[in-house]
Amino acid sequence: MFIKNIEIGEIFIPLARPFKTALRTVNNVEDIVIKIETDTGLTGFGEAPPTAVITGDTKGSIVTAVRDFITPAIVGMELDNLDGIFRKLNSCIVKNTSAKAAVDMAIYDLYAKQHNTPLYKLLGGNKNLIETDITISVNPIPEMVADSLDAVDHGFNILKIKVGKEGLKDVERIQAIREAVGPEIKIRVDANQGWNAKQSVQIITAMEDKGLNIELVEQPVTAHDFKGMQYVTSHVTTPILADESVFSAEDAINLIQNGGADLINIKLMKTGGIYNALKICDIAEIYGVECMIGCMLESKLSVSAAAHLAAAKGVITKADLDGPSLCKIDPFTGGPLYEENLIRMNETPGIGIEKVPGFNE
Ligand SMILES: C[C@H](N)C(=O)N[C@@H](CCC(=O)O)C(=O)O
Ligand SMILES: [Mg+2]
Repeated sequence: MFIKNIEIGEIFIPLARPFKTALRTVNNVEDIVIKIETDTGLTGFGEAPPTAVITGDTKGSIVTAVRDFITPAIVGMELDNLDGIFRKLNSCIVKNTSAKAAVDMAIYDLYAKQHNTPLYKLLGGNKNLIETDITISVNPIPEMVADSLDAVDHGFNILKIKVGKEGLKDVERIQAIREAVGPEIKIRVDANQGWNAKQSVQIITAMEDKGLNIELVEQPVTAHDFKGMQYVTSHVTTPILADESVFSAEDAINLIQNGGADLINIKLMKTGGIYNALKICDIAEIYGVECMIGCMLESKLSVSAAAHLAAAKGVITKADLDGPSLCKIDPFTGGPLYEENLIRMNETPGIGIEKVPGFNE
């Protein structure tokens, strides 16, 4: 069975509410989707969001990378030569990790379908239920408190609070939310690179002194500031999670060996897909570091690919896979079940998504 062609489409899904971080505000999911077909008619699907402020990828660059570089490199290759396909995918163009991720997940989708197995079982089959957090956008404090209470009402036990735009005021934000939701709810804080190293230590220490019981703080400083990550990690007791600082296996090794983080957030859109994400899982396992699986502003297709990886690997102990919960509608058929805070894997072969809008059957 060989790869016959790659079709490119686009999806548009309005968000239930604007998504706001220290880096950007977004109102809709507007992602590139791809369909890979084999000579036997088997199809695999993938999705790539244009998260320009984090990965550098735009809709135009994703389409160009898939159409002009990846397609000529892998069309005609035998699906059984999985390793050869991924080596070609990763060497035919540098960077462009979101385009690579879309193609990588479609190949894994096909491979698992060919073997009539759900992808998570093929990759390791560690668990079939995942608990995700939900993101609370950065807004005025009363709005964030109301959003947090609403999320808890809807069954979420873990909140990921976006901060990083107003320095020390973030302590008030988290204090107000903690007082409103009570002690049982887990609170994660994501600064999206919004603080500097000294400011981070001041803010996180203030949260510790107030007993706000923060589970972890994600990416306090600029992505390339590995020394800053190391400074923060060594000066606070709250665990520090590296997100934008870790795209590749090399980043993970550098950061871990230099004490630049306690935890690593793996996202398929940063690694270029599951093939490279598995390398980070192995590195983390070797060093005894736990991982979170995260997502960009993505819909159910690519988030489900990430869910399969999370379900497969024991080293992935935390999930930020709330993309589908942030969308107003679910335009897909099939896939894992999203039940508020729980993602339940099922027995459908591949990733499980059976119909993707924009492609004819
Ligand atoms: C959507 C997810 N909860 C999230 O916050 N992901 C990113 C930001 C993604 C984006 O801007 O699209 C993160 O920083 O963890
Ligand atoms: Mg983050």
